[in-house]
Amino acid sequence: MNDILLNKSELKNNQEIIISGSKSETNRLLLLQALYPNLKIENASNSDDSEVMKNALQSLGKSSEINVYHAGTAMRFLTSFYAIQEGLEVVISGSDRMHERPTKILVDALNQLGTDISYLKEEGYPPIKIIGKKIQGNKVSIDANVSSQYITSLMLIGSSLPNKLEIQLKGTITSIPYIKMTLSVLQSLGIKAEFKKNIIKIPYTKKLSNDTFVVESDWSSASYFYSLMALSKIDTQITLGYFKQDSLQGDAVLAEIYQNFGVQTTFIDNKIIIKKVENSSIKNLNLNLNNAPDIAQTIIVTCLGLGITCNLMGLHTLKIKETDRLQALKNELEKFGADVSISHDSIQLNNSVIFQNDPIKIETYQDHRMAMAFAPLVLKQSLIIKNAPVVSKSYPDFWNDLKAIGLSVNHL
Ligand SMILES: O=C(O)C1=C[C@@H](OP(=O)(O)O)[C@@H](O)[C@H](O)C1
Ligand SMILES: C=C(OP(=O)(O)O)C(=O)O
Repeated sequence: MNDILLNKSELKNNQEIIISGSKSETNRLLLLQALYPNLKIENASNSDDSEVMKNALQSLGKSSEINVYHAGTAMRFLTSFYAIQEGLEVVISGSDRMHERPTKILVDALNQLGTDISYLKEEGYPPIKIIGKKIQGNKVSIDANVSSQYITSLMLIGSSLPNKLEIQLKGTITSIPYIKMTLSVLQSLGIKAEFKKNIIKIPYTKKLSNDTFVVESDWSSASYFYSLMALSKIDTQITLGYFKQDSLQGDAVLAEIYQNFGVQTTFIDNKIIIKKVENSSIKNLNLNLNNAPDIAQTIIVTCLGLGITCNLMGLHTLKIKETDRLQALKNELEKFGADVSISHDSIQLNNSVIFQNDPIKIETYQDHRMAMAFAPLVLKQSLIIKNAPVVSKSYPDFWNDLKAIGLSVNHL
């Protein structure tokens, strides 16, 4: 009932899609809005993860347990926020998978600052119990190689602490563009945060000097249209709004990466036109995606569709996302006859495949990006996508938007 049959079909040319705001930017701003109520957010994300965040913040003090379901950013960002609410007692829980996603590094860092957070089931994992306190500490050091979300979480509360917060990052820093996004969001609101070498400093800031923020649309969501263009005939194009050249989102690197596949990006006003201009210029792609882990699934599926082999590296965080994405990709790509190898931080596609007439069934593992990354292969062959509503975690309109551009999307 929740599955979707995508019949092999072709895109209508010259369509336009408006993608909702970035969920990463939105969830940062929602947290900041709870600290600075005058803040106005425009073009906010309509994702489930942002709804979860909004609801959790609205029920502050009214509910003794907050369920964040699958939303990693909500889980991590709310932990710090609740921890500094004096007098609050709350449990944060999530989906079964959320209870397998580690949170110890963040909790240890917060407890160094004097917070009171404990585990209700397994040490190091949600659900956690938070007793909100006024905290005195102003220096913390944190391992930076597991998830940048822990660091963003600390950064977001920094400006509301009475002492300047100084965060020292230890080890190799992962997903750096997301830390820089947080920094830029803070700075653009007038918080004089700085990030030099491995030290982040956030000064106490009573009032924002700029209190409106326009969220750019979500580049990770745009990746699925890049993939569709890469797999289309030459001269096919689509317009996507609202995007800008000086994006805060690391996934904007898509525009550069997809040039390898013959896809050209043109920025006009606040939109992009993406166009298939030539055949792919490469037979093999080697790419380190440490800075853009969320588009790894899109890229490897594009490679499969184009018959290009690839080696994607820098992906150790994929094992602790909505599912173990490296294993999930291997399982599903092999259904097409692909030869796929994985290590703890990389995935290789070693051959090209021949597409079939019968639909291939794609399992999605409670992971929105598994569903959306495979969908563009509809240009090559029919597919059945299991548990299709999973896309609402980041992109609730995904299936409707595919229909709108001419693809055959059928609810089973
Ligand atoms: O801060 C953010 O908004 C995010 C950071 C990244 O997580 P990691 O830092 O855990 O890789 C990314 O994968 C996630 O989708 C969103
Ligand atoms: C990893 C993701 O989200 P989160 O970690 O916030 O659950 C994602 O959207 O791909």
